Amino acid sequence: MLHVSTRGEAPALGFSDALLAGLARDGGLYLPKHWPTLSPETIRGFSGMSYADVAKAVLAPLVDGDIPEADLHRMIDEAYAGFRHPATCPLVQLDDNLFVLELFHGPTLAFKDVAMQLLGRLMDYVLRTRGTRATIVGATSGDTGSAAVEAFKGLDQVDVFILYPHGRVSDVQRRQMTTVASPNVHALAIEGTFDDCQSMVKGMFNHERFRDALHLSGVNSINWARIAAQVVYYFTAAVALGAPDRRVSFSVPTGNFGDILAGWVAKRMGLPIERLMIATNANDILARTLETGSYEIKGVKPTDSPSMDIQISSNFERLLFEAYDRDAGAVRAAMAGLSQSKSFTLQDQPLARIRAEFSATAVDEAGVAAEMAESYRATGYVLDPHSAVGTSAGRALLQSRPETPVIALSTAHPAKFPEAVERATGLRPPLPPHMADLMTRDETFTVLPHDQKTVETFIRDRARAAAGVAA
Ligand SMILES: Cc1ncc(COP(=O)(O)O)c(C=O)c1O
Ligand SMILES: N[C@@H](CCOP(=O)(O)O)C(=O)O
Repeated sequence: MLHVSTRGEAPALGFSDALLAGLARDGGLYLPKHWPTLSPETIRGFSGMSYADVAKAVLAPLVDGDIPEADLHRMIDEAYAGFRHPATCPLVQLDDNLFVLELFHGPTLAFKDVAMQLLGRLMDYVLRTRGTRATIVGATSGDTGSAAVEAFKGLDQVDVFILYPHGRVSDVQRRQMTTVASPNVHALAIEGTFDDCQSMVKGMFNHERFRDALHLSGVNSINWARIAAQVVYYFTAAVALGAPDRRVSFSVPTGNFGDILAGWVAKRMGLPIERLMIATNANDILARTLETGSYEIKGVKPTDSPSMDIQISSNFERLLFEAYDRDAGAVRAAMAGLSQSKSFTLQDQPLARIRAEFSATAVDEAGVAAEMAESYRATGYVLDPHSAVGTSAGRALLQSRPETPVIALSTAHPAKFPEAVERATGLRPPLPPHMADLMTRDETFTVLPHDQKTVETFIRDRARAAAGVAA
């Protein structure tokens, strides 16, 4: 299976090449050339299967033989063996027809582990097979970075540079990135926002000489393999509630649009999903876009769900590509508008296509706190602020469609955001035992300005030193 760029001007690549490429060379994002489908019988058969076995079945047509089956299966088994819950991603009932899909039982307590534990193994495997090294760059609002550090620490084939917004991630998130004493891991605190970090990472990929010299690779959800791995839990959750013989909807706390895009892919692969709810915090660009048809960047507001304090929602580009019937020219025009005037307007037909499958709700800070408080009061269930955005928007969806079960994705463990949880519920969630000493470990990080050249120079010097090349 080849993968094509949303901007139509980069070479089509197989799975392993797309995995290493990260961003396409034309600045676009890779997607499979065709969507494989799973039959209702196959989906029905997932009932009672382990998470890892469902992952093997869902990922097989996406990887499409590009990695030998036995190796892929081994890596999938290893990736999920380390999760702290026997179901890997368990489903919990919160209310009548409202369910929570817990995605935070991996090593760093956020949903990013589900994809990153596999991605780390896949990248290491492909690099070893080819006998090459890579420099991984990633932008994080807190969770991708910690999951990547955990997945890639100590690997010989890669140096990892994680850019995070200085002072805008939680203490737990920062410490997960800065206390891993591994020489191949570098935490860079950038004086700017997550969007600044993300645009610098994309700038590095678009800087051909830098990209080629360092064998740059990416771990953000611009990397198609990240999305592919996230498709799996939509299947396991929906099947647990009776799919394919019963339709379900999903409410997904959304920032960079990767997680919810994975839900859309599951639907394209044959999972009967009724609605996909884009649940945003006060950074409501996607909710405004669905309402008005105009994608307009405004300033980022810091919230209690900092991982979703995002305006430039990378994976929306993949949805645009599909909504425009894979017209790469239309995507290029929209993205040019975005970089020139910080906005673009969707045409009527693509907008109608998006509205036919997606709903959107923005939950403000008071709404998030009220949702955490009420959920705890009524059921004893402790939500983190990101997950509360999802359940709150899920309740809104249930009001209009009470008969269809809603699965809200719980994307982080409450202990990652103890202050916000304590303010709302009075309860301070403790870190799990494997992280009990996190707050007393020594930290190592470098503060750098929001300046492309300075950051590239830092990364180049460190990566060359690590590879034993004179700087
Ligand atoms: C805890 C948490 N929830 C939700 C999101 C939003 O996910 P996505 O960026 O895939 O939309 C993120 C990161 O973006 C996150 O870290
Ligand atoms: N919330 C994310 C932001 C980056 O998203 P990604 O899914 O594109 O890696 C984070 O925690 O870093």
